[in-house]
Amino acid sequence: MNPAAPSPILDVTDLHFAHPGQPALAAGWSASIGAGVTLLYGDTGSGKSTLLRLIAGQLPARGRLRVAGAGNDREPDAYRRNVFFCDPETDAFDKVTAIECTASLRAGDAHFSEAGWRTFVEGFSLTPHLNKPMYMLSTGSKRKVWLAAALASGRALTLLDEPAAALDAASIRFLWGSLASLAEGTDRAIVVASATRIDEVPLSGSIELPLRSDRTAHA
Ligand SMILES: Nc1ncnc2c1ncn2[C@@H]1O[C@H](COP(=O)(O)OP(=O)(O)OP(=O)(O)O)[C@@H](O)[C@H]1O
Repeated sequence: MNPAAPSPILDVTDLHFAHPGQPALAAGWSASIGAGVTLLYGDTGSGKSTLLRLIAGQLPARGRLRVAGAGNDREPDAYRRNVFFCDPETDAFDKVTAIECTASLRAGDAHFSEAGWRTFVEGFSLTPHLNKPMYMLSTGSKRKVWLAAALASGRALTLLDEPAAALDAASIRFLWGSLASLAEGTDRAIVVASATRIDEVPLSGSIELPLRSDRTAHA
């Protein structure tokens, strides 16, 4: 064992999952994901969102997941506290303001960066929208609300599902610039699901769908 090698932030062991009546998305998939930005890449419908939901603990799966030492089976609360995920399809926040949505997303996030969040809010031009209910915001602005919380998160693992979708060009540039800065950090793993390659952000590794069943290290 190399004593200098950092331990992975996300460790997946022997994951099995299939939607009812569909071929298996994971059939004994194992992987280690370290700090920085990892691309989860696959065609439309290949299973990117499903895999993120599995890792977020929102779908029942067979297998073992660990984030920053907390296992989903033995310490589910600690595991969830270590993971940031906001499903872009959710309507759970429609009736609350952007500020209240952010408060929910950062609940239990002991190392959330208030100063960082303010920078992301400005960068995404969100300030005029902060006190509006989420249902009044455009799809892009809603995404920017959870993206600002995701980027400012202090959780060990951040999962982003097609983060550039529905964003204006200036916000996409800001997003890639922010992720490029975060990619240099050593204490956070950020997994970005995308159906297109991302050239703007230095990647620590990539996961390609369909998944292979041998163990792969992704950073
Ligand atoms: N709740 C569900 N029940 C049954 N099948 C589902 C469910 N959610 C997704 N699927 C199916 O699983 C497959 C993978 O879908 P998923 O949304 O994970 O892919 P994706 O790569 O994220 O696609 P996209 O790029 O279009 O978002 C698709 O065939 C989809 O129809």
